[in-house]
Amino acid sequence: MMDPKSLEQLIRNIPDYPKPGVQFKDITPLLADPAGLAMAVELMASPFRGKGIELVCGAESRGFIFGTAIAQALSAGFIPIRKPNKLPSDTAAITYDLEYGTDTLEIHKDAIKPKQKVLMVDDLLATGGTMKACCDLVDGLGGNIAGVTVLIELNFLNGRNVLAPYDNVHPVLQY
Ligand SMILES: O=P(O)(O)OC[C@H]1O[C@H](OP(=O)(O)OP(=O)(O)O)[C@H](O)[C@@H]1O
Ligand SMILES: Nc1ncnc2[nH]cnc12
Repeated sequence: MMDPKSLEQLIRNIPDYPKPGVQFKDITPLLADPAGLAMAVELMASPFRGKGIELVCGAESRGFIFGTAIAQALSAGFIPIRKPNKLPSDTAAITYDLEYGTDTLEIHKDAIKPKQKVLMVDDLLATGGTMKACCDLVDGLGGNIAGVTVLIELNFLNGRNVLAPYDNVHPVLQY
């Protein structure tokens, strides 16, 4: 079994992408590494094994990669949260603030039944804006958010403060 520390070596730092001052955490080397990918999925899923998770929910695009794998690992279903006008049936939408401007995410209204136990997944927690919007969508449908699991948390951006009251947050790696 791989040491969680060695996962860090599979994450490539790209300075000044997509704009000056940003240290972009590129997960593509990790995704390409069979042992690294398996370890990442296992470390993200394991805190929630045996906790009765019924659904895993992740946002387009990188949330889909880990979300479906974690859903399988937990014998749960997967619910996609998508960029606007991609989901074909009735949707609930949320618009949230970005550094400059706003963004919108959508979920199928019938994707979650009230009280269903949901695990929220993404690759990375930065400002927390994306994850907060996803949690609010699931909450709005009556889902019971059991926790949030991410591969990477950028601590200095204080995304957890934005996420409160969804405070059961499990990062594998922190920067
Ligand atoms: O905490 P935040 O400041 O909201 O940032 C984190 C989000 O940013 C990235 O997605 P991005 O919007 O780049 O889309 P992608 O998954 O399609 O690459 C990442 O996958 C998270 O979803
Ligand atoms: N620094 C960063 N690296 C990778 N993905 C991100 N999404 C938001 N901030 C990011």
